[in-house]
Amino acid sequence: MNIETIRFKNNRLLILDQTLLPHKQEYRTLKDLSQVIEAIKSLRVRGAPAIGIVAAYGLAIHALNLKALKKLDFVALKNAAQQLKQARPTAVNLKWAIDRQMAVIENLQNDQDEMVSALIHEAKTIHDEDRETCDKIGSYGDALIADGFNILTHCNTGFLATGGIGTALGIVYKAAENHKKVHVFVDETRPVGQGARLTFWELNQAGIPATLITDNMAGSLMKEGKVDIVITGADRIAANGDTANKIGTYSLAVLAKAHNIPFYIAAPYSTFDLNIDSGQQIPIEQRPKEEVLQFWNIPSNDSYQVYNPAFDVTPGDLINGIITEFGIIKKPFEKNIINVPKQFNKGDAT
Ligand SMILES: CSC[C@@H](O)[C@@H](O)C(=O)COP(=O)(O)O
Repeated sequence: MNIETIRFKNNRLLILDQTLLPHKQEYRTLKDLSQVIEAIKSLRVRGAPAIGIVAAYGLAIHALNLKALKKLDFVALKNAAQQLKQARPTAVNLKWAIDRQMAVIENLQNDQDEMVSALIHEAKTIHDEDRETCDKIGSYGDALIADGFNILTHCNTGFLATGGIGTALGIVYKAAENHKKVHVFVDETRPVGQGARLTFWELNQAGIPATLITDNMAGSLMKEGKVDIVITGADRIAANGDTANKIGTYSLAVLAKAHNIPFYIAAPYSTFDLNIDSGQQIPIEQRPKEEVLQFWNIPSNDSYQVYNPAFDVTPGDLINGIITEFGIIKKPFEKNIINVPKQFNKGDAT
């Protein structure tokens, strides 16, 4: 199976519109900066690595458009970069990808052709690297999966959320590829149902046994001994291992701890934010109240109060390990995260 979430061909950027899934598979062309920002904000494209990749291509599309108008220069791109970074505040991959883009054009003296080709090249590199990163995360994570395991996951971390097979879901795909019989409990993931609409769809497409549950069923499944491991993705990981991910992840980690079930995070190193010491400094996106109301067809009203944070923060204490493209980071996270690439390149840290 290979679901193409992001496509860049002949200078055209297309995304699979995830707001329409699983009912319709429709690609949408993103023609300019405002369409790219709208697609990220409205969750047409979502998942930390995927929004980084689309933002990187988005800056390249903006440069192409400015060049056609003979208005391309570094300052104009810096403004666009700022707008892209603000599209969603929590996933640090967005900032990381845009910073990479700005770094490659910094010394190009406003040469328009060179700027455009450098931005296109770097966006493609970020996209290709993510494909490889997902494969590596999948392989390292596969070591944690025994034949016959029941895996519980939250949100969507597969093809739709990345440039490759995914992170937490990538591990499931690798285990299945390695002939392990796995079964996945898929949390619905309210309010917009990335689990029900996206993960359940992906797993069914791939022919991997999956059972959809509502978010409040996880505890009872764990109590009945039906969950062997919980693996989720991440949107930002602080230097101490505190991890922001889709709202509901923290509850799963607490439940897993109470039932003595291993709880793992799977994420690329681009999701780590080493500039922050703890999860308290992670900005949490607040989403519109209509997302919660619409599920019940309740018309929105100015006086209605709705709490709708898109993410929560799971303390590092509750996490058994973080599966990255360099290997599985173990505790103490404060000591191990900062040294990851160095440590793992020497091959002495898993
Ligand atoms: C590999 S994707 C990791 C995370 O981005 C994912 O778990 C998640 O929380 C996505 O939230 P979303 O609001 O759908 O962008």
